[in-house]
Amino acid sequence: MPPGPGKGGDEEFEDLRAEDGNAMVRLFGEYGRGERVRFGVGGLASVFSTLMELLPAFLLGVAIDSFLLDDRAFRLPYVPQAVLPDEPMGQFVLLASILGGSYVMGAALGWVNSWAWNGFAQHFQHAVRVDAYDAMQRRELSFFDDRQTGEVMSILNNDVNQLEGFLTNSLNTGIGIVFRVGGMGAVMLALNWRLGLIPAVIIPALGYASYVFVERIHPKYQSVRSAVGKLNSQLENNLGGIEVVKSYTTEAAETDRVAESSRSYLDAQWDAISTRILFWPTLRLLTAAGYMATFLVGGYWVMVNRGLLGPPLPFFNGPGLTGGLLVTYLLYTRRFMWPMRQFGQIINDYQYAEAAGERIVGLLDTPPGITDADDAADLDEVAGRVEYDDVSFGYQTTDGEQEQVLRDVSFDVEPGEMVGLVGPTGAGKTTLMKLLMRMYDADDGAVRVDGRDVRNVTLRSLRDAVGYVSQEPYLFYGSVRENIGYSRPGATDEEIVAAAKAAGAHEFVVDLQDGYDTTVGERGVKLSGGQRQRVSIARAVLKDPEILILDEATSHVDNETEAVIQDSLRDLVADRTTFAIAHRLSTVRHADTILVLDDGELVERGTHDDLLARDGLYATLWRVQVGEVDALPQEFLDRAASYSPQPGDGDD
Ligand SMILES: Nc1ncnc2c1ncn2[C@@H]1O[C@H](COP(=O)(O)OP(=O)(O)OP(=O)(O)O)[C@@H](O)[C@H]1O
Repeated sequence: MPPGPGKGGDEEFEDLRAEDGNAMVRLFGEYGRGERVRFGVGGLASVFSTLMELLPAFLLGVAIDSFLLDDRAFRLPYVPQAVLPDEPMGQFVLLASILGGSYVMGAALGWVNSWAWNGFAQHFQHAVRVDAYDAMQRRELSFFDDRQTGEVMSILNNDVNQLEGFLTNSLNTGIGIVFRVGGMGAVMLALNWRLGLIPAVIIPALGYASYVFVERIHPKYQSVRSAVGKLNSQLENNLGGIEVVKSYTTEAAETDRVAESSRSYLDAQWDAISTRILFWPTLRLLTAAGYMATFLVGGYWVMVNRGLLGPPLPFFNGPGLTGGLLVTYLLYTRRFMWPMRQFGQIINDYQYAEAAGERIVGLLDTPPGITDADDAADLDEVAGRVEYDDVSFGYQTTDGEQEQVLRDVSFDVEPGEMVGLVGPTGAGKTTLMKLLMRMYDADDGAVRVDGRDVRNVTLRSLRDAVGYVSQEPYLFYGSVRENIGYSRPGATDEEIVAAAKAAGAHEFVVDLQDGYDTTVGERGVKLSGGQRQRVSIARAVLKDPEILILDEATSHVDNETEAVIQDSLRDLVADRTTFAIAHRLSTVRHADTILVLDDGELVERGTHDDLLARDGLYATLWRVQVGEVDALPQEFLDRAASYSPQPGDGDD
């Protein structure tokens, strides 16, 4: 029972947990319905293949009594005596045939069971995973802000796999246990209820021991998992930062830290192992006790029955016990141990599956925070007028507080205008643009496109109208062609090349090993920051949106390349509303309007010349950039120093 993947994470996503009802029942009702046939066939096959397993020991008992000891006449339950052969040879052949038949049937039913049951679990899981992914993808951006990618993945992977593990193995085994152990117990009680009392005691005792064991070992496995997790993240961190480790010659200290984590893992494992190795001997002892009791009581009874010990004690009256029956009992008793060993684990697996199910149901049932209003209409024929009306916004921090990022920002932009957005780092420029795409909703005030509040138009039509090139563009694993074409499925090669040319990407793309077919993104060819930006600009250009947002889109390219891109973008931005966020002020020098944002407030607005004449923040920033002043005013430096990066910084 190793600490397999997918068993952790109970404590994560507490907020996602479905509050009411039984999640497994709900998932079963919704996703199991389509799989009824597989479920039914698998379940029935499991029951009958289990019953086939009970036959051999029973037949052996019949054979011993009829052929070896001659204690009982040849009889089979539910079979009329008239149809049974009279001759011992015929009886023997019949028994052997039933025995052989039961093995063949058992194997065939086992196969049917695995086929149907695995099919059920896989299809169930597939449907749940796809729906969970879809529900997750629809969640608002802030859902992802507060979580690490790995955490989000854990629902789609671990939790869904947890369900699969439970459905494929535990549920099936559980049904098997009920019928195998229950069947054996019932047969024993029916054949001789007095001797049947022993399994009636020993089966619950084994089940209880198994449950107690799992309850004890469970927290120990959790500790092992968390120790593995810590060790892994430490190794990952160290390997990722190997350059830093080497350059600061901290190898010895890092080895010590890894040794410490490894030691914690060893201790946690040893603790779990110490408990685990007690389990099996305990079950063996309990089973042996049942076996011994059956042997002693049954043996005594058989001897009385055969007249070897005189009259029976008071309890041992009733029909006598034959040697063959005793053998059947003894064989059954030994077989309790294996299935009952799994009993506690199944209960435990159910608890895990239920917890995983609750998170999945929570995810499926929570409506996205940002979604179309009931009466949302499409934004048609977009002209590109943008209006911010007293907009305030703050991010929700993980501890539930709100951090104010934008305060009462108001401005209008006419269709086709080029707007430069400048200001110190952390001033809120990216955030301001994210409100335009409705990645977040303003807390106060309104953002309007063509006079319509973005909250009253459909998300799809709004985002279709906006092209966004982010600071750190993301390239998917795939070819350059696919990455550019992502914004417009079905775009022709000519259109893709034209977009790449406009973005200044064509020249370097054709120089790549396979040109537009070169694989990029994670595990692909590594492009430089500037090259990624240009592919990303090409992607936005291809989309041909009415409103274009360039968020530091050329920050990673050199001045010459930027000039080339600017030149080729000139036509592009001419007939659409464009917002260009830039630290390098020369980028936005020729903008129709420059908005200067400082600490969440719009402090200046005008053309480059207006703002220089005004001699405010913009003029100061400009002079620093052209080298006219050596240092920024002290007040500005103090504020920059006090700016502390927040989670989410840099990933916009
Ligand atoms: N997803 C987020 N969750 C919480 N806080 C955020 C998030 N994104 C940004 N912030 C915070 O909001 C503030 C404004 O960030 P924003 O990225 O809008 O600034 P910016 O002006 O674009 O900065 P830069 O020029 O460095 O890109 C910063 O204090 C930042 O830490």
